[in-house]
Amino acid sequence: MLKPWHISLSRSLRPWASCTIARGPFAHKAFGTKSSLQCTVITSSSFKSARNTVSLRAMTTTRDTTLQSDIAKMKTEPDGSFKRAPSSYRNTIQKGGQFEPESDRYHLYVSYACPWATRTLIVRKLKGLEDIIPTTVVSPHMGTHGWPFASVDKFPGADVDPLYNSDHVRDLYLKADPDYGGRFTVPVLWDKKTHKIVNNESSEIIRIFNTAFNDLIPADKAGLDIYPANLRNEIDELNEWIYPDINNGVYRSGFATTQEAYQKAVLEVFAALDKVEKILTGKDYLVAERLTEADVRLWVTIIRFDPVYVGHFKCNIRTIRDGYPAIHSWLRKLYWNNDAFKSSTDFNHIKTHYYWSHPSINPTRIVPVGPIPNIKPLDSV
Ligand SMILES: N[C@@H](CCC(=O)N[C@@H](CS)C(=O)NCC(=O)O)C(=O)O
Repeated sequence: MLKPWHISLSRSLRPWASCTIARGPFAHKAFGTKSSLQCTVITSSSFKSARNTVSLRAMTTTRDTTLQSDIAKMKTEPDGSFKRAPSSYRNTIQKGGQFEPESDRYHLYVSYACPWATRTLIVRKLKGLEDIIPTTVVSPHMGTHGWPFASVDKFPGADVDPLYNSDHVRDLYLKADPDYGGRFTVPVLWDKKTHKIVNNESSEIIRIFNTAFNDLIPADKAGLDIYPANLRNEIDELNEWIYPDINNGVYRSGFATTQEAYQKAVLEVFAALDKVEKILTGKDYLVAERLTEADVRLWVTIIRFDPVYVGHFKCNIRTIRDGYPAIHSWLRKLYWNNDAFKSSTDFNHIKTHYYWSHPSINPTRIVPVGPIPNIKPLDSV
């Protein structure tokens, strides 16, 4: 008995679906690419007939799959709310472990557009790891095949993949594991020695960067600790609500597909921002009087707020610049006074990515001109 599925190549559909579609000769011909995930899949209990069906369907389903893939990517729950899938690779780097701290063994693939990837860029720079861990930046046009490298999309500031000349980030995931069934996300911390992914979860990558390479960097950089033992409880407590209510809250607002789900999410975003405003009033940092990972984790969302989330994700109850003076001051001080923040920010990548890559929200793909400027100077009110 055949059963229709909406494809997002979830774990439940692999390995046969990913194998057939990623490599099948019919899928090749149908889409003219190495891989194609956007089609309706018919499954049956028999492995063989499922394979054949998938290949044939791949040939005949719609060619303009962008909208479909966009919706499939931003999977919502039956009540219209958005849930983010968990990251797949969660290894660490440590002496005596599978992945040892070594110079030029690891490579960081990022997008300037992505807040999670930007966390890793900021901490890499704060810790002075630029020579130890080189980076590659993808194009912000996250399309049918995910994040492209400059070899297939020459966007200013995007790089080619220096290791494998991959077309897309997904090629890296499939190189590391041909049966990979998860999402093809950035950031990716890649091991050049084993050709494997060490970790693709930004909150863990920044903790790896915070300590793992301390023996290989100058003492002042090694001494910088953004997750100090005596402040961990306080940092963890903040992370616990800032992540769901703000970092991911803006996505829950933007990707909601019902009025109720949107309203719930957007009100939670602003209630949490109100709380942050109180914490930052009269202070330069969230925790104690020093920079911690709590600042880094929140900052990547706030820097995108006025340029993108207010419009694209409908988080428009207030702007940061007009509605939250303490957050606005904290945002600008970190941007203008600390190059780790400024150098990790590219507003062209940020705005182009969001407005271009989610046609279910912005079908025309027009990128708004404002706000002008994207970030105000330090001395403005
Ligand atoms: N939990 C991950 C989330 C990473 C993530 O969702 N990255 C987005 C870009 S902002 C992505 O690459 N999405 C591609 C996709 O889901 O297909 C982290 O914090 O590292």
